[in-house]
Amino acid sequence: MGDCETRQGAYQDSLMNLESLRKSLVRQEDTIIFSLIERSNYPINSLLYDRQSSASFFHCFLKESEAVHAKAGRYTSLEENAFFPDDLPPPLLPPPKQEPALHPSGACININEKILDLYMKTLLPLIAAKGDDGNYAATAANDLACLQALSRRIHFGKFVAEVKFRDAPQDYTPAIRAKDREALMKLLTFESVEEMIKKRVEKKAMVFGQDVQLQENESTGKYKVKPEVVSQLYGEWVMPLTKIVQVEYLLRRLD
Ligand SMILES: C=C(O[C@@H]1C=C(C(=O)O)C=C[C@H]1O)C(=O)O
Repeated sequence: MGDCETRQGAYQDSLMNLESLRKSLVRQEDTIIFSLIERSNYPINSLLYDRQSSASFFHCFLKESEAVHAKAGRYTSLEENAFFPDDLPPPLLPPPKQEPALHPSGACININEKILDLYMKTLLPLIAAKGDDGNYAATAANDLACLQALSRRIHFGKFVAEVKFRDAPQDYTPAIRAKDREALMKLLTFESVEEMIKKRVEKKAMVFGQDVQLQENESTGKYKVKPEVVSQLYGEWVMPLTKIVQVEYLLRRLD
């Protein structure tokens, strides 16, 4: 059994219902949007990501940050997934005593490599201006915050899938046994929920990303991160990846 299969669940069973998980996803939207706004304060600063010898400075920053977080026990929680999960130091503090809320083989799913690649190649150029202002430390810290928030949200699909399975095992079991990804995707998709989320994150990006004026009706109409980019991010990337995590989790649910 791999390390990740023995991890504890930070999620209590009483919170394992679709309504409470969706509430958590709504709160995570705030964290994601604020982290994108913070990152957009800086230009791309590509020197951070240039490969020096084998790894970029940002690669080292991420890896070493995760080592510190691992010592504090971050990755003993099923809600957290490291970008560099191999060779992490053990936690120095005892893990929370809770029943694992996920099926052990699904708990190991980790699509952070894909998330990191999309963040670097697709998202950064959409939210950060071209150029270099030399603020590498702040830029790297903000990248870390964005990546952790996105990774947490996307891997939260494991909990959503678990609850959907528990609510209707009779619907999911045949598709799982047939390894029918398409059927699983159809079962777990709620298009109306997705449409609502896209509209809500766009609105949140408008509210969070405006300069607040003391006088009413003084809105400059300028936003720190383009609201349509946040909606696009959710529609084309965050929600599809969350659903991929859900499908992968369900495929292992009866192992
Ligand atoms: C997460 C869920 O499953 C699917 C994925 C969604 C998402 O990533 O936000 C939203 C609706 C569903 O199509 C859910 O049902 O809440």
